[in-house]
Amino acid sequence: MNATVLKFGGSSFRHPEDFGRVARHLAERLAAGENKIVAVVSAMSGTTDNLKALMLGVNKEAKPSNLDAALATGEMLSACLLEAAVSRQGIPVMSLNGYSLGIRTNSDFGRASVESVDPSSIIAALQENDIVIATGGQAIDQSGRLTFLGRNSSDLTAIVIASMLGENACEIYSDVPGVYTADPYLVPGARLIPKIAYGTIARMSRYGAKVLHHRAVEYAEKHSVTIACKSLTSDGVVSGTVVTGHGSAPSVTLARDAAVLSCGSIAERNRLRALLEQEDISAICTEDNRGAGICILSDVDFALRIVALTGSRSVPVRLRTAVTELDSSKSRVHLEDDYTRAISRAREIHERIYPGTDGEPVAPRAAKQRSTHISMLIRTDDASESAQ
Ligand SMILES: Nc1ncnc2c1ncn2[C@@H]1O[C@H](COP(=O)(O)OP(=O)(O)O)[C@@H](O)[C@H]1O
Ligand SMILES: N[C@@H](CC(=O)OP(=O)(O)O)C(=O)O
Repeated sequence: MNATVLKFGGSSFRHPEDFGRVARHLAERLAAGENKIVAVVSAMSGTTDNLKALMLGVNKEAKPSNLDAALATGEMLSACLLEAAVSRQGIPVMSLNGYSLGIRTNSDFGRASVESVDPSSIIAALQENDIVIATGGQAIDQSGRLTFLGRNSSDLTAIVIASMLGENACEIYSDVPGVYTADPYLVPGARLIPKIAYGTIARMSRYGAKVLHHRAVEYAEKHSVTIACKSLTSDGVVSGTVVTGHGSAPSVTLARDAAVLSCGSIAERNRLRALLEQEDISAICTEDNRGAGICILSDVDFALRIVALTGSRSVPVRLRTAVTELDSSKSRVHLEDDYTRAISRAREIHERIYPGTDGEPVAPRAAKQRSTHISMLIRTDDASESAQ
């Protein structure tokens, strides 16, 4: 069955009236001749963090499966609200959540991996309705328990659904129209990249460019799904970036809350690095006055749990912001304790790569202050080095 798959992230749902705005857009798409629509939704902005804090406030050692089930309720609520808004337009609609989407994962709670898909429930829902709303970032394991696919993983759900329905494209809506050479809210003059290769944005995402989730991009490449990044504004839809087979640009990324662990020895560091790599977690090696360390850039909670399970003597030292300069051949990572300072560094690097683009950010965000500033010599994945 022919269906258009769209994903609306938490940045599209900051206020209750945003559900009506998205519903009107979906109605217009049907009126313009689209056959059927699947809309994948994320939890409203800030909800997942609030749910996590709420759970950990009740039990800071809540079981991962318990936490996953709690986090899933954020997307479930968004799906209900969008279903209500669409049905108000008089359009036949129903919503499906992790229990009924037909996506099965392993039981790696906190960051489960897709193992199998069965499109029959979505197809059945589409036969009865013009619009199906799907909750992002959740599925069930082989024994039917809810699993969470990881932070920001609604993109992955959208791509998986597009692929399981045999569609070769998926639209991802966000508060930015596409992929920029740096976070446009933080770095003045960041430039929109109109076409970007899967590998390039996947790498940017692994280093903190959260506009697209790296596992979603990798799944899209494997299953030949083109990603169109867009933004729904008061003036209509703005199309920014298409993710396909080619396109590249040097970029600067920021990963806030990267976890730096001190390792007892280089051998221990290498052991942990291999373990994290095996779990598809992005990590880099660090050297400072504390000796060999490892910096975890993605899936931090999940990674720390894996490290703890090994009984490793490594301990999380502190959370830092990783500022990475990326181009086709190398990546240079700078770690900063102070977030404001990290932003300044990202701006300096961007200005050096793209001279004359300095100015005011489009929408400055409050920069959370961190303690001391520390800058170190970092060895990155591809062994390029940067002394600061
Ligand atoms: N290189 C980049 N290009 C575009 N946006 C970026 C980049 N790096 C980080 N971002 C951030 O990604 C955000 C969009 O991703 P996200 O917050 O996950 O959206 P959504 O909630 O819609 O999924 C933007 O608001 C922007 O701050
Ligand atoms: N629950 C997810 C939702 C998600 O994917 O968010 P977004 O689409 O806003 O990046 C999270 O916040 O981690």
